[in-house]
Amino acid sequence: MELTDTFGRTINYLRLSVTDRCNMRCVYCMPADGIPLLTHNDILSYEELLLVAKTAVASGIEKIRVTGGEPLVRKGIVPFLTRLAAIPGLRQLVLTTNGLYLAEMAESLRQAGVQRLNISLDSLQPETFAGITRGADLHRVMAGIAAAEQAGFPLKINVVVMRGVNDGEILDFAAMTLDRPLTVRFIEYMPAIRADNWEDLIVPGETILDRIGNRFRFSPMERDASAGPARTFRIDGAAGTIGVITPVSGHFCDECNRIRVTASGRARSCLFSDIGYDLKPFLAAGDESGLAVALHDIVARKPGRHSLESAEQQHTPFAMSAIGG
Ligand SMILES: Nc1nc2c(ncn2[C@@H]2O[C@H](COP(=O)(O)OP(=O)(O)OP(=O)(O)O)[C@@H](O)[C@H]2O)c(=O)[nH]1
Ligand SMILES: C[S@@+](CC[C@H](N)C(=O)[O-])C[C@H]1O[C@@H](n2cnc3c(N)ncnc32)[C@H](O)[C@@H]1O
Ligand code: SF4
Ligand code: SF4
Repeated sequence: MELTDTFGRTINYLRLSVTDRCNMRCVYCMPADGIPLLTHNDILSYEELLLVAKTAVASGIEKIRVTGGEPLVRKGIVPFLTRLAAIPGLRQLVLTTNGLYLAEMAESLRQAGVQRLNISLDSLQPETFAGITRGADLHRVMAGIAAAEQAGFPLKINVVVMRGVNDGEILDFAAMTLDRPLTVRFIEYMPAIRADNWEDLIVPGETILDRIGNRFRFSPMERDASAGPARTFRIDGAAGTIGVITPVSGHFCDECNRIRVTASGRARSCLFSDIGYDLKPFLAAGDESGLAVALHDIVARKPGRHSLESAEQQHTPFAMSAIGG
């Protein structure tokens, strides 16, 4: 079975958020005083999340990315991932994490059947890192990355670039790929919470590439299925690759292949659209066919693209941690 939207895009990727809680408070993701958190009753149980995943796979989803909040803070996540990985027809199980718990958990995630990890890391300087994350310890994340490499995971490092905050480190991040087979992806800051100065914070993908080009020679990689929303390049002779994700300056909506389900059981058609569908009534009734209809409906109502540039059609500000990025 295949899920196709009204713009002819095949939807085969589900971003499944398992919690809205997090052990960091990144400045670009949530307000300083955090967000109102879901109660235990509001959050989908693992059984419910599995039912969503099974129904989605039966409807045409081939790749599930587990996200959050921070997915590794939820108790029982490893046995849940083991069950998720066993869903017949699921081709890829991948996870996005801030890396704080990876030193302890990387090996068991590998055993559970997670195939790839994307790790968020916005600075290589302990003080800047603590500033961006509002207090997290860079050394723990670096130890987590080392453990994930040791466990044999293919890794992508996600760097949200912010002018005047961490854009001075672009070359240091690019240099990480010289002798390590990982991918570093530079992401344009997205105005999810609509901070007052959001436009000033954005460093366009082209500027990022220009700065790297002033120091290194690099060439584009052929696009492959694992590139996701990134354009990827390799610095001459490097072991790894670099990428840019440009949701704001050069949106990739034409190739969008994804839907989202939040930890509270809301299916979302697009990161920047308020169109959603509450899946909880179907989950409470164990109604698989109703759930399948709801997923088809959310695909059918998927907008062609975001309207971040439009002054009239502004999204309701949201914390990325409540959706999963
Ligand atoms: N605007 C927009 N941004 C997205 C979308 N999907 C992911 N992102 C952003 O891209 C960055 C990287 O997201 P990841 O969680 O690593 O997922 P991914 O890029 O799909 O991962 P791959 O499967 O490895 O390509 C984050 O900042 C996300 O918020 C999307 O559909 N639209
Ligand atoms: C919401 S987090 C959830 C997973 C995990 N806690 C983490 O940080 O990797 C998923 C992704 O969204 C990205 N993200 C959050 N807010 C963003 C923003 N305003 N602009 C760009 N990316 C953002 C993060 O950098 C991360 O890569
Ligand atoms: S980006 Fe990830 S690690 Fe940072 S606050 Fe948001 S959910 Fe937490
Ligand atoms: S902004 Fe919406 S349509 Fe565009 S890539 Fe993201 S989820 Fe897809």
